Amino acid sequence: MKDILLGINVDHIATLRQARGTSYPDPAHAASLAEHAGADGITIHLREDRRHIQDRDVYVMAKTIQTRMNLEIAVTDEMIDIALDVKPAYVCLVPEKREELTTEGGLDVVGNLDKIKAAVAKLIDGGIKVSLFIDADKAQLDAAKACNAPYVEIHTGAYADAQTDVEMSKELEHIRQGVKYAASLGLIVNAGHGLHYHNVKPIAAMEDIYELNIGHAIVARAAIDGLDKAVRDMKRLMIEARA
Ligand SMILES: CC(=O)[C@@H](O)[C@H](O)COP(=O)(O)O
Ligand SMILES: NCC(=O)COP(=O)(O)O
Repeated sequence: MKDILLGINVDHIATLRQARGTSYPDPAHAASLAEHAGADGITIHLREDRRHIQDRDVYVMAKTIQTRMNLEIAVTDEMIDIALDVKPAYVCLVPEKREELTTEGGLDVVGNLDKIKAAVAKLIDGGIKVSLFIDADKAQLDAAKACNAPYVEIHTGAYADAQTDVEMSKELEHIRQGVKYAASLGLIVNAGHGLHYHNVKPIAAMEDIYELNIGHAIVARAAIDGLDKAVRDMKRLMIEARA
């Protein structure tokens, strides 16, 4: 079986920085550590409201990322211009609502076919590989194909949010059928959103998935795993100050 790739989303390193307006922690630093640990790519979402990743991060990481940048953006002229200027390896077009806590559902490609097709064409002309972040629905997958997007990223949020085993199995089957259908259309299939250490395996087992993009759960685990050393380092400094 072919290896599955892991793209690390470092948005929430930036969330922590933005919470205090400090210069740390730097998502570019986190991206470099993630690459050192084996990440196959780095995902960042430049939201229109700039709640986490900033323009500066995109430009810095365009220079420092050694694997490949997957830049998630809304389908707006401003974002497409930034992408064409930065020229990341990949752009993933995502839906965006200012008031949402996180991305809710996939892009409505069916309802915005002309707009998305034009955006895909512009980005491809700019030498960028384009992916569409969509739900595992046949109609959306057909529309993604009609837009000439070579990649899709299947939104796994409903699976991740499922409250019961029955609901989870239903969402998993929906994703499984969608992934198969996307592959049958010749699309390269990524997946992500809300994946964590307890729900990733059934998704990672799907042979037609090329790459998973995971962020929040990995950043959360890193914070917990790193806490012991962080406390010891601070205490040592304080004790040294009185030595
Ligand atoms: C578009 C998407 O899949 C999201 O996972 C996003 O990249 C994460 O960013 P937020 O946490 O700001 O929703
Ligand atoms: N596109 C999904 C992504 O980049 C990571 O989402 P999450 O793991 O932070 O929910």
